[in-house]
Amino acid sequence: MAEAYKGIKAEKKLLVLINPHGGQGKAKSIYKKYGAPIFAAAHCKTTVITTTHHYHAAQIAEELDIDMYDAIVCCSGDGIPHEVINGFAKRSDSHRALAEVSICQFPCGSGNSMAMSLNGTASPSIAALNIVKGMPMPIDLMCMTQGNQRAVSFLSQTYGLVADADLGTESLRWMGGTRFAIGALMRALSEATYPCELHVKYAHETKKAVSEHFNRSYQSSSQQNIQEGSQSEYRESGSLFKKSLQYGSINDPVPSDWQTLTRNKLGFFYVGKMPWMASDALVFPASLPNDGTLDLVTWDSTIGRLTAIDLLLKIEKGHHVHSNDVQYAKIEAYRLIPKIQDGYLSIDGESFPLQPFQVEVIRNAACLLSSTGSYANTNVNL
Ligand SMILES: Nc1ncnc2c1ncn2[C@@H]1O[C@H](COP(=O)(O)OP(=O)(O)OP(=O)(O)O)[C@@H](O)[C@H]1O
Repeated sequence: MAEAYKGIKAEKKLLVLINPHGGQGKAKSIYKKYGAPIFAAAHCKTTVITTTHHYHAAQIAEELDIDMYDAIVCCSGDGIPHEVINGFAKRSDSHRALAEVSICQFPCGSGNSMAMSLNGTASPSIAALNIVKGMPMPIDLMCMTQGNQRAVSFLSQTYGLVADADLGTESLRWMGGTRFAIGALMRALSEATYPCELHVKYAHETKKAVSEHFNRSYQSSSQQNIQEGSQSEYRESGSLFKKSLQYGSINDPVPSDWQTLTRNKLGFFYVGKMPWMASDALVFPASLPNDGTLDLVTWDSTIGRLTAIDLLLKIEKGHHVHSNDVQYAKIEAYRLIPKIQDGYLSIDGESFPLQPFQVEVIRNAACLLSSTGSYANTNVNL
């Protein structure tokens, strides 16, 4: 036993949250079949709660006795991890909650980005094994300000084609995953344009610089993450929701060392902090868990409808990044001011008002469970 769990916490105490609507209503049975037996065999102590309403998971996280658990297992898509992180972020001891209770996904939703990015597969059994045998791996979070509101994002922000294809097709939910493909295809065919003003604090501006950074950091950061575990850098006391931000909020002037880009012909805008945005969408192949940067992928609608469709098809394997029409950078913060009235803004797949917003990275602010200390190898050379 001691040999099998060298350096790893055995018999973890798990709070299991099941979204009964996740995975088209199958989350409960997926957990019973593939999750519960593995956790029982590993002598994990589980407390199971079925969520009863939107934002229930956030309320649970906000009120949780964090000393009772090593990890929260979200049997869901990406919506429940988003809620748990925001629930933790609101607490007055949010730094401790986020550093000491790992957030895990047992994939049961339509978007299973966290499990996919950690394990390279959306298999529930592999995710359960990784939870049993995983060590805390620090990850960066993103803090978003909009008006006087604040939200924490662990996965992505998107405006334009992807947000419209996802949130603008809710009425087609009966179609399952096909609705997103149809939504994206329709927008690419119509050469939909999403003008905006973008202010960016670059970390690595060109694909060459992104590639060099990734190749330098992937192996070394994995080893470091395994060694240091949950010794996260973000150790400030007080609530992450009240933390003073390095670059201020959307209501402050744009910092003078940021670059301003007027993107009147923007077609695609995606910022992410994990490589996979869905099991068939490797949008950010150079994403790293805690390098203090966000990955930014954009292209203009002027590339034409056929090129846009070709790029959308290539996203499955991450090969869109090879196109000269695609910009891929690593950034520390940005501000986006939309120049359209109607449309969608998606934060971790959740709908937010389409209004100006600003995002900055918060380094090493939360923990996932990983057995390798990094995300799955994406096998894409930029
Ligand atoms: N009992 C419930 N009733 C209604 N909504 C719920 C309930 N429990 C959770 N939710 C909401 O369901 C949403 C979807 O969560 P989930 O994490 O499963 O993401 P998803 O990938 O969008 O999943 P899917 O598309 O398969 O439903 C979240 O916004 C969450 O607040």
